[in-house]
Amino acid sequence: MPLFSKPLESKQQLRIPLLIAASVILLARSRLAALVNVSRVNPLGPDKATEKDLKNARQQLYQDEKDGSKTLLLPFGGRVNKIPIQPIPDEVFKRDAASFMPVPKSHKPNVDKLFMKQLVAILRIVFPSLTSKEVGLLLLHTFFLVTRTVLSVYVAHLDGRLVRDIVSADGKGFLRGLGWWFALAVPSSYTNSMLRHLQSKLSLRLRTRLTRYTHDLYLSAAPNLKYYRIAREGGLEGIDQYLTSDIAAFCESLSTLYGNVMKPSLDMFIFTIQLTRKLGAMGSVLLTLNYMATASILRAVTPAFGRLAAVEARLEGEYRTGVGRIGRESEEIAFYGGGGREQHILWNAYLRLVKHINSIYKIRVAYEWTEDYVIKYMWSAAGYALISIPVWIATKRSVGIQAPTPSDKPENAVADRTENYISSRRLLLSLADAGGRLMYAYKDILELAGLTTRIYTMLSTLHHLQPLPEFERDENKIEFQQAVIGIPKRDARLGETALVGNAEEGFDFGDGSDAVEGPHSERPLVRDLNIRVERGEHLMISGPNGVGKTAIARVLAGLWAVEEGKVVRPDRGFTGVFVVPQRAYMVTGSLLDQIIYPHSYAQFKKSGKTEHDLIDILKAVHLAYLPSREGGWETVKEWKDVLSGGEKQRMGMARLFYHKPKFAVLDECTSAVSTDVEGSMYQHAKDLGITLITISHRPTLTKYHTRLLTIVGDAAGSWNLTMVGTAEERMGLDREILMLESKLAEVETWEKRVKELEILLGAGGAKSTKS
Ligand SMILES: Nc1ncnc2c1ncn2[C@@H]1O[C@H](COP(=O)(O)OP(=O)(O)OP(=O)(O)O)[C@@H](O)[C@H]1O
Repeated sequence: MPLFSKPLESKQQLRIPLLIAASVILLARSRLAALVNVSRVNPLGPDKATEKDLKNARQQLYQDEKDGSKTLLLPFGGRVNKIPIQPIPDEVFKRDAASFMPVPKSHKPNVDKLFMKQLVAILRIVFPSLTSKEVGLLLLHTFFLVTRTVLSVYVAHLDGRLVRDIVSADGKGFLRGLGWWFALAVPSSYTNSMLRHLQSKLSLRLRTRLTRYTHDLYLSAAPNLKYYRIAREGGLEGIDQYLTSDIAAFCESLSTLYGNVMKPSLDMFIFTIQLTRKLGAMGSVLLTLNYMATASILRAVTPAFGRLAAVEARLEGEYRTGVGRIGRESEEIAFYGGGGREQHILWNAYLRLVKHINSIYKIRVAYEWTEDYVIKYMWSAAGYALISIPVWIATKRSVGIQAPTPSDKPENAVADRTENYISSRRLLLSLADAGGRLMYAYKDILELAGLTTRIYTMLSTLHHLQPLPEFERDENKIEFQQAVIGIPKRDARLGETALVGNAEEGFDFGDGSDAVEGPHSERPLVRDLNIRVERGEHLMISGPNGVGKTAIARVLAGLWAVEEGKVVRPDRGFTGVFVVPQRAYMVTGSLLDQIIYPHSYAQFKKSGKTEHDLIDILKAVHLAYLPSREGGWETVKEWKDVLSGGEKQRMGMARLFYHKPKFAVLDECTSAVSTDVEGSMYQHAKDLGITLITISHRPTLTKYHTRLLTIVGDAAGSWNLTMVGTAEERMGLDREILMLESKLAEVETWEKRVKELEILLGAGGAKSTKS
């Protein structure tokens, strides 16, 4: 029965105004909300923050809440936006770890069971509950997808109706149809823009979820310290690429894919129903055959887009890491004049990426050619054949189409047939379009499989990187008992899949056996270390380069575990063991932030310390001139570049004096500071009651310590411990005794000589008198 014919019109007429009314409400919802909220709006204007509030928010960054959550203060658009951040509970991570079992090294990203498992595991993170905002957005998105398909069906029917009115020269009907056309255009265009908007919004929300989850895992405190261990022990290189581009690309791909699969699937379902009504049983069978033929042709020619996408992301990461390294080390490179060399290295990474992308393009040409041929031309031809079936059949039987409207005039019959042809054709074109998009979506699914593998690999590595073993705590001493210290080994189960090569040269899926396994290093750096440092004793560690002095500091800081034996130490942190490394790290932020790091401004305020105290600290490290030179405490600069090497190291010592821990591990942290300032800083640290464990080659520092630990650097990992004060004193006394004895031994000689001289003088005097 042709649509918009008299009996249907009343139903249609009821439905369409309802649809339009719903659209108008949707369109005007923000205005309506404003009307409702009018009583709540500040009559003096928008609630803008004062300059002081903004400054405070910039300094403070976040507020600690009583329930353990944090409120981020985000100055934006003249207001201070307060964003509550609930920490992800440990139970959630523990529960999720089981869903993120390490990927087998030989895994090839593809649309298979493993892909579904990986995707579901990630989906549980981005859609944490059925009541989450993300699910709400998805439902709204689905609503608009359905609306668009329903509207398309109406448009197809209206299209047919308009042509029918033209063919039958029904002016009134034509004008009425045109009126509906414009009315339908309002919700249709609104739906389209809402779809795009919701898709982008969903993608951003998914990204935020995934980023927060990953950050919470990645920047985990001791004993996890995954940000420090993920590359070396977890075997995951270029984490920045995973955290930034890969997460963004995955979320974009996921949200786009939902629309790209849902919409054409829905279209195909609804259009197929509509069409089969017109085409009858035979038409439906032919339509199904057409779908099956297309699917099998395209499946046969589809390349491994998943693997291609995964390799592309990895190569992109390598290039990105190269660019980042040059930015970070620009000064050193410039000193060496290494620009040319770096350019070659960077160019090499870029060319590998481009070569791979180019080969993807080449592979795509053949695929897209087949796809276009099948979808555009095969489907259209099939479509024409299908539409014409009822016409041929009807021509033989009577004038009209599948369900001919009883018409008293032959021109009405022609008009009916035209209407049906036009709406069927439009439906069929939409169907072909939907089919095409669904096939394209298959390629997108394959690409999503590649990105899913990358995100899954990152998350499984983060989840399964074992926490460092617990150590025994004692707030007043540091002790090594039979400790064996060696370089931590990589966990061979974790890290990237062994996917190397590129699209042109082919992929090589190693079994990951090249990864070093086992908890122990072949040759420990230090073996059977036994030492105990009580508060007030000061230990100096020395030895040749590369023997493992910093390795001891890493163990003390809880960055490395000992291979054997036991370590007793206070809690790591501001009050227990505080490590000052050789390369002073400068944090993004103000001058004040540099001193109080890793404290936040809020913690600084809470500590009761004042800017006056900070000036005293700066005086102790001979940097009191900095606040006035740099324009005050709040000045934000790239401190890494602004401060000299020595200034940065002194800033590191300023941090130590700010936090005043019980124990300080000073790892060559004053190597660029002049000896006089260095000495006064060491003395100041001791005066503050800080116990020093110093790694240094400078003999001038020995006098600030009571014992000296020397790492020999032999294959056996030997070491020896001597008392500094006593040895020196003994040496000094020995020297004095030797000196005095040697002087006493000379006394006889001197007395003899004096006598000789007197005799000589006496004899000479007589001679001269005589003459
Ligand atoms: N992440 C790592 N991977 C591989 N080897 C490492 C790693 N970290 C340290 N090493 C090796 O461990 C050894 C000891 O390093 P460590 O930094 O402790 O030396 P060091 O005694 O402090 O030397 P220096 O006086 O030059 O600072 C070195 O041979 C170094 O190459």
